[in-house]
Formats: sequence, C-alpha cells, structure tokens
Amino acid sequence: MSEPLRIALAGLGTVGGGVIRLLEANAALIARRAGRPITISAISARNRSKDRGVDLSGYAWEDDMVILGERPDVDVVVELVGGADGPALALARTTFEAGKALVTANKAMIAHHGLELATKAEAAKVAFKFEAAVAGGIPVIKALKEGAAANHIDRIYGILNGTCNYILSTMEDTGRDFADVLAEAQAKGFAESDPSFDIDGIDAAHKLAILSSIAFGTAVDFGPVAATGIRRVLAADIAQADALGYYIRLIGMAETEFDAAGQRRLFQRVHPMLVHRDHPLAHVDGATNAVVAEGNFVGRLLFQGAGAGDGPTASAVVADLIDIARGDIGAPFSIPAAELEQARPADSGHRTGKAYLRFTVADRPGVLAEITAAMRDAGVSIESLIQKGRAAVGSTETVLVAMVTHEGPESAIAEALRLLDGSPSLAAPPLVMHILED
Ligand SMILES: NC(=O)c1ccc[n+]([C@@H]2O[C@H](COP(=O)([O-])OP(=O)(O)OC[C@H]3O[C@@H](n4cnc5c(N)ncnc54)[C@H](O)[C@@H]3O)[C@@H](O)[C@H]2O)c1
Ligand SMILES: N[C@@H](CCO)C(=O)O
Ligand code: NA
Repeated sequence: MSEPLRIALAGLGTVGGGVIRLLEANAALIARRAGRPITISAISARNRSKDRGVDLSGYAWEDDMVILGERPDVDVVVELVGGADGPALALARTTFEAGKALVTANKAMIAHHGLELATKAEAAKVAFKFEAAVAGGIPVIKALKEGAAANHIDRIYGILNGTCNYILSTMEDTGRDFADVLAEAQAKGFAESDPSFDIDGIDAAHKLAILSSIAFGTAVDFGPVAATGIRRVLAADIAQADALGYYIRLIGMAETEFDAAGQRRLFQRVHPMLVHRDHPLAHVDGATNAVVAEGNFVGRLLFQGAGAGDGPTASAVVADLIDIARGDIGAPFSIPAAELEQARPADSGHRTGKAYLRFTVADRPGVLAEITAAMRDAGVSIESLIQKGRAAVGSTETVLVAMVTHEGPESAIAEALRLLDGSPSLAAPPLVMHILED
C-alpha cells in the first residue's frame, strides 16, 4: 500500500473527537477505499489536559494550531475549531501558504472568506474541501459537484440547521418550551458555540451561501442573505399551523433570476416557513437536515440525513480526506474561483405566494377591523382568519390574531405592515411566515 496521508487536527471538540473515533474504528476500511492509510501526525486544541474519551498520547501536540500546516510530517490540515475569523482563518491561510490541503467543517469561515481561500488553494494546487460544513453528514456538496454536475440548478432549498429543526419539531411533538429544548440540543452537541447563530438563522444562512455558490456558479456572497430565525415562533403558531395543515420549519432558499436588463440576480433567504404537510420537508424531524435541488434535466432531487452531531459530521470530514488520499484536488466551488460570477442580489418584493400573519393585538373593539382594512388597502386578500387565545404583554391584555393570505406579491404584505406600523392596537411587531406548498 502507498504512503499514508498524514493529517493534523485542529480542534478536538464534538467534531474533532468524532473524527479521531471514526479514523480509529474504520481504519482498515478507510485505507482500502482511500488506497492508503490516513494517519494523524499532530493535534491542537485550547486545553491539552481535558479528558476527551480518546487516547491522544500517540499524536504530537502543538500549542499554536496556526503552525500545524508548516509541519513537514503533515499533508492535510483538518480545521474543526470554528469561527469566521481568528485562529481558524489564520490556520487556513498558513496551510495554503505552506502548500498543504485543508479540510474544514467551518461554514462561517467559508461563507465569509470562501472566495479568498479557494483562490489561495487553487494557486497552491492543493485541495480545499468542506463537505461537513453544509448539512453535516449529507453528501450534498459532492452530489452537486459530481452527481448533478451536468444540470443547471434552478433552485435549491431546504432545512439546513439541525438545532432549529430539533427545537421546532420537539416543540411540535411535546409542547415543551423553546429554552428547555434549546438546552437539550446544546447538550447533544448540535448547537454552535454561540447558539444565537443557530436560532437567528445565521448558521443556515452561512450554509445557504455556500450551497448557492456551488449550485449556481456564483461567488459566495453571505452579506445579502436575508436571515430570520425562530425566536419569535410561539407554541401558539405551531398549534395554529398544525390546525391549518402545516408544520413550521426553518427553510433556506436560493434561486437565480434575470432582471429587466437581463442581468442574473441571486435570491437567498432563510426564514421560518409553514410547510404543507404533503411536502417532504414537513416530515423532517429532530436534527435531521434535508436539501432539495432542482436541476433542469434531473428534476427534483431530495437529500436527507443527519445535519449535526459528532458521527455524521465526522463521516463527511473523513470522506473529504479519502478523496484527497485518492488524489482529488478539484475546484473547491466546482468551477475555478476566478470564473465564479459576481451576481447581484435579487429583490424579494415581486415574489408571490401565500403567507401566515400573526398579530398580537390589544383586546378591544375595532382592532380586527383596523387590521383587515390595512390588508384591503394594500391589496392583500385573506383566505382564513383566526382569533385565538388571550395573553398578557406587560400589563396589557392581548389577543393573538392569525390569518392566511391568498396567493399574492410579498410587496403587498410589506405595504400592509407599513400601514399598521406604529398602531397602538398592536402590542408586538407582527410575525410573517411565508408558505411552502410544493
Ligand atoms: N457540532 C456539529 O454538529 C457540527 C456540524 C457541522 C459543522 N460543525 C462545525 O465544526 C466546527 C467545530 O464544531 P464543534 O461542534 O466540534 O465545536 P466544539 O466547541 O465542540 O469544539 C471546538 C474545538 O476547538 C477548540 N478551540 C476553539 N477555539 C479555539 C481557539 N481560539 N484556540 C484553540 N482551540 C480552540 C476547542 O478547544 C475545541 O477543541 C465548527 O466550525 C462548527 O460550526 C459542527
Ligand atoms: N449548529 C449546526 C451544526 C451543524 O452544522 C446545526 O445545528 O445544524
Ligand atoms: Na454535507
């Protein structure tokens, strides 16, 4: 068998620990499939003495992870530290400068610096791989770059954050509180070190920006991704959606369109949606992720599997290492970085669809009429309207009013909300969730 592929591991937390366990447990199988063994030369993390449940005595320790790539006994650096900037980015840069390959699960870093890093990797003619960064164990990056490579992808969307999906589906099944379920997701190792990245939709937005680039051949552009998380979703919304035949899921969606001048524009948005119970995404529960890609010849593809956790994420990291051991360098974003298109962001106003709107209103006469008048004046047509339960907001007794609109432009809903802005009848800002039917 050929010379081993020698790796250095930076970060020994949930994913790093999983990678060590996987490389040890499946060593013989991995060596056969890779054509050579994959061995660990050196490791680094913040705390050397922490008990991680794995024997690290056979690996050289570096206090300063940034120099891992400069070691002569290392061919590939595996970065499992996290953070868009800081030591992870410094490590990525020095690794490419040293002419070594990089595997990472760090979607924040790729969303912010992917183009720069891909350019550096291509200049150094080394691999830069990040299957674990998007949808954890699901091999969706490989599927887009290889299996669906012959297609124009028209649209890509899905459930990209395991923590949010775990929270929403557990609240749905058990009626338990948001904070309580979030703590459970953190204990299971799904959440980011700052869980607001999960629940505010930022993590899903990082992943969507990466997927867009690979699907559409555009430069990774995280800045314009509109992200709304799940903080404002109430148990009452989940119950209401259920009664109407929908489940609430945090959905990331991207597609390209052409503007009046014929320029291609990129639409990217993450937000909680009401997903019709006949749609396959409605039944994706727990920390599972799912991605739908629509190709112009293959049609609709659905990828589903574990989106977070040590084992699934390690599976994706080691798959990248096996590819590198086989000699696959490839362009990180499928086409050379210099050829990625700088598509301008698309506006959402002309998009059409149905929406769920929930208002928290003062419990007094005339309030409902005020809301429906704003809808009428903005041209929003209401399909169903439900006045539900009382709740105190501060010292005010309030009522939840939910409605589902007929199909119409998003700009009309925005106009209705503008007309109601500042109204003393509203005890809290309205919540809008668009509806995914098919
Ligand atoms: N946990 C998951 O399910 C999952 C899934 C996919 C991707 N990821 C990504 O994988 C990466 C690692 O995630 P994790 O869940 O294993 O995190 P973690 O917090 O469990 O582990 C992080 C590791 O990095 C080390 N570290 C952090 N900051 C450091 C610093 N400044 N200097 C030195 N060492 C430092 C810590 O000591 C720890 O060993 C992140 O980019 C994350 O977004 C995680
Ligand atoms: N925090 C992320 C980890 C996987 O990327 C999630 O919950 O999906
Ligand atoms: Na993946």
